Amino acid sequence: MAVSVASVSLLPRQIGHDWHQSVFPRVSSSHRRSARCDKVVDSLHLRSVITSLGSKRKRKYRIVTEAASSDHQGAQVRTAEGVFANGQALPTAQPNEIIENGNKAREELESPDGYYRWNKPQASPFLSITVLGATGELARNKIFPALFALYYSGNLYKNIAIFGYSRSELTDEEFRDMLSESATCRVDEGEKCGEAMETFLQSVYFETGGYSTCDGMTKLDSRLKEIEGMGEANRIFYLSVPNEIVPDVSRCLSRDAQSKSGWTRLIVEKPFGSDSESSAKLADSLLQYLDESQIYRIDHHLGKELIENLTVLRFSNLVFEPLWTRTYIKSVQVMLAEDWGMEGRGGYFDQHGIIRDIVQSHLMQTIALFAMEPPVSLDGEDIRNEKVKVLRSMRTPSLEDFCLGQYKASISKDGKSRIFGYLEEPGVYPNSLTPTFVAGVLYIDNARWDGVPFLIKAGYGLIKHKVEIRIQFHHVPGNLYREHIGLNMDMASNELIISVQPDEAIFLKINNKVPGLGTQLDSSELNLLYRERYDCESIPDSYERLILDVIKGDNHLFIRSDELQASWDLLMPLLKDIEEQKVAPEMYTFGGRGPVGSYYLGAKHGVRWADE
Ligand SMILES: NC(=O)C1=CN([C@@H]2O[C@H](COP(=O)(O)OP(=O)(O)OC[C@H]3O[C@@H](n4cnc5c(N)ncnc54)[C@H](OP(=O)(O)O)[C@@H]3O)[C@@H](O)[C@H]2O)C=CC1
Ligand SMILES: O=C1O[C@H](COP(=O)(O)O)[C@@H](O)[C@H](O)[C@H]1O
Repeated sequence: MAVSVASVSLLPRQIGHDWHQSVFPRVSSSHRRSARCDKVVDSLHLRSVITSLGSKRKRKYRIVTEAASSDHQGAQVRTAEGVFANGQALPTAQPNEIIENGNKAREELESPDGYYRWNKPQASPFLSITVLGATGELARNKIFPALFALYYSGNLYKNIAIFGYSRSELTDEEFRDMLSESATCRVDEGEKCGEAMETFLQSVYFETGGYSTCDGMTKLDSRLKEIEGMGEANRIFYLSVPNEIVPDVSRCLSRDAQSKSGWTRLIVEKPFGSDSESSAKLADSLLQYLDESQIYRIDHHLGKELIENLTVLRFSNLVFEPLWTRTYIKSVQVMLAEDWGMEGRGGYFDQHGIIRDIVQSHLMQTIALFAMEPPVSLDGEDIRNEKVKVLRSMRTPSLEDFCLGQYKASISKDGKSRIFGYLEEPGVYPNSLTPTFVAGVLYIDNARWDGVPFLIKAGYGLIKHKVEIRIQFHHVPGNLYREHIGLNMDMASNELIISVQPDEAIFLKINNKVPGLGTQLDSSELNLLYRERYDCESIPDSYERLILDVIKGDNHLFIRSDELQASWDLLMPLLKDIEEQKVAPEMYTFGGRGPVGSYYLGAKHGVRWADE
């Protein structure tokens, strides 16, 4: 039941914890539970509820009919058009209308017949996404904007609820206001986007609760049930909280907040432990309560457009897959360079260092995807079966094949200001040996890659932000044109460059004849620069892609526990050597190209760094 009225005066008996102002007292949870069972539904009467929507930004009221037990009768709702008593519908009533500033705004679609939602199974399933640690930087800047972008592009279910959960005391409204500040329109800044934001925020709620006891999860569960109705209800929980509280949270979640009428999936953020032991402990604590198929360990790097495209490029182009072996490939470089420093993350970073922060997951996963054998299918398990084989085939890296660096202070380009060195960053131990840069060589000891160096480079405070995979091919054997190439045959070998960031692109470096009468060769590029070829606004943020994959149940870009273990096991001897031997990192200037040692390392393995 709903009414179309110019103004509403309401005699509320109670304001529920969900901020529904109920004319009749709230339905108790036992009523709710019984309302899910067809047999007792008939004994429930109606209650009228006015939900205030997005009240700070625009006043809207939704008047819907809900159920109440027969002992809650007698209150009245007065409207300009009459009085409702005991939940009796007026003849003018329309189902689930929204009344906005006195005018009918739009029809609500969920209950077209005007029935109370819990009385009927829903035609389409419900999806709730709860972000734990909702007040954190990651949630505000990445996760919620990605959820809004998915909503905007029509990729979320029709029936959704987005929940924020954390220890902070916030009302739904305060939380909506907080999100409206950070969720922006990626594609379309226009009015349509503003409207979409308003409707999105109507599906956003907040629940305050702790992480170490399960009370919060029980409360969350009952709020979710209230909103979900009685049909199929699927739940995603995004754990955007510090690592150490993940075991407690997953225990409570799995016990008290898993869906009883659909699937439940958990997204877990990195870091996944800080060594083999802590990672295995974390994995065990998750697997004690949940099935591996429910766990989505997210590495946002894998959600980047060009990383996802790696497998497409290789497996759907005849020209590449046959070349993807030691016979043709001389070396592979995988690089992730940041041009910024700690920016407030010094305390966290100093405990981890660049190998744990970037190499263990981002770079190892990229190499695994790049180097795997063709999987049986695109199914997540088939892909992960192949990735783990690569990780397990890698040779234990030795310290001599690695160069560590730490950025020192420098002067800004305009000469006017001084840029802090790593040791001056807040939260960093004064004599810290933690590396902010690493370059190293890895080998995959299998038939396809035997002897091919995989050079990795990762660092902060470098000259530019760059994420790239560069494949250098061997020289052309017996090249007829060698006399036209000059002395450096390396400069003339083919390269395939996959530029992941900042400019998405694929380049193939080839030798070409300079037009004219002579035979002069030129090293040119066939290029697929995304911003020229595609509408770059259509490139989604990696969190968007990955959250959508979770909704679809596609786990091929998420890390399975055996991959994680293999990757930690591989790196542990190196980390142990670095820490036990107290290896001093080579200092490099902030804003430069990193330590000189990395160039010697490249030369030692016959590889020319791309940025030379
Ligand atoms: N920020 C980033 O770019 C990235 C972050 N990550 C990972 O994602 C997770 C979230 O990141 P971020 O948002 O930056 O993290 P925060 O440190 O900001 O923590 C997120 C929220 O968790 C709650 N929280 C913080 N510390 C504790 C604690 N000791 N005990 C209980 N609750 C706590 C806080 O909410 P409240 O106090 O309201 O409960 C906080 O808002 C982390 O695991 C991080 O390592 C991974 C990749 C990138
Ligand atoms: O997980 C992390 O990744 C980022 C790199 O991500 P990008 O999207 O900026 O390429 C890195 O800067 C951050 O320190 C690290 O924790």
